[in-house]
Amino acid sequence: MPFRDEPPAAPMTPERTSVLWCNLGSPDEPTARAVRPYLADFLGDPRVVEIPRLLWALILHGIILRTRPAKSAAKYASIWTPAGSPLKVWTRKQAVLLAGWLGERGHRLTVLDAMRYGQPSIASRLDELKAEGATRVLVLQAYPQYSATTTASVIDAVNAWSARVRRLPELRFVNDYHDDPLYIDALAQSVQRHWQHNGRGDLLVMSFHGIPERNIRLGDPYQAQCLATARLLAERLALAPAQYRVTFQSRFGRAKWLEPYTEPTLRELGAAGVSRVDVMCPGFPADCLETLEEIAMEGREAFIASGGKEFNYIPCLNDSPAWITALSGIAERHLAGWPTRP
Ligand SMILES: C=CC1=C(C)c2cc3[nH]c(cc4nc(cc5[nH]c(cc1n2)c(C)c5CCC(=O)O)C(CCC(=O)O)=C4C)c(C)c3C=C
Ligand SMILES: [Fe+2]
Ligand SMILES: [Fe+2]
Repeated sequence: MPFRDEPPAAPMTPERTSVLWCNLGSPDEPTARAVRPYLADFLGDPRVVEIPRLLWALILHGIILRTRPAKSAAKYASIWTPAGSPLKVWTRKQAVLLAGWLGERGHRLTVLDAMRYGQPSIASRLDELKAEGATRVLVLQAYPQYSATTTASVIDAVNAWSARVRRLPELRFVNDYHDDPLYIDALAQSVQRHWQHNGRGDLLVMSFHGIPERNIRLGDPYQAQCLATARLLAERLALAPAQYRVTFQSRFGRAKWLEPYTEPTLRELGAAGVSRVDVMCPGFPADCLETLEEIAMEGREAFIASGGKEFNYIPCLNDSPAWITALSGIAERHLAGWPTRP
């Protein structure tokens, strides 16, 4: 494929640094018609489902994309806001706040949100940055824990864009920040604020998105990073091991995923006489379908139906000042040492 033509550059273009704040993405609308191409793109990504391609294409197009879009669309409809998908709304707001925060700290740079699946795509946002003269791009992701299924897939998308571009900006990637004290502190503050306003449950459940267990055996560090985040947060909140649980949600298909699974754990806790649980999703910096529908709605139902009395969902970090401070600290650290031209 030929590289795209570009106007000749002045030899000494001034440096312009940008941050690309990437998240997973959502369909354009909560309808089966819009969810289908979104799921086709997402589940067709070889980073996400590691099954021989031909076999997977048959299953995906022959079975999954015939039934799942309507079911997913109904779930999306239950959390959709007048401004659109919560994930996209929060991610955009985080980008705007991050730009403002970094601006106050003397960094003049553009921050754009970008989605791995759906719009605004990573390629379209990189085109925008390039059009405005970006010479350096820091790629930061809304995945505190590294997984090949998410983090590496974003890097693939940036590399696919790079493969078409003649004059590339310098690129930097942040692989994870699962143990960053600023991130842990932002999580701890959000739990403490919740406890101040709502009182404290018998148990804190920390639910992370799952991945197939096989991926861990093949070298994905995701599980270890989730457990490290949970341990650091528990330490910061002075929780004894019996006062919290780490679980994994959103299992897809029949293969074994990381355990313990969130929903069965909530059922067991309710049935075992635990009266009140507080549930948070530390691996999701922005509320989305997986937190608002699967945890705050379905998880609540499961806990109460099995005998639990009170279910408290602790919202994701979203636009909390501690999180935006953390994010700008993480960005600043990775921007540091990018020398300006003498
Ligand atoms: C094989 C399938 C999937 C893997 C592996 C997977 C990993 C993974 N996902 C997230 C974060 C999010 N996932 C979201 C939605 C979602 N995830 C899957 C499947 C896998 N995820 C599907 C099919 C969907 C779409 C909804 C559905 O049909 O069930 C979301 C929310 C998107 C939104 O619009 O709100 C997020 C965020 C992580 C962090 C992760 C691995 C670590
Ligand atoms: Fe997912
Ligand atoms: Fe889900």
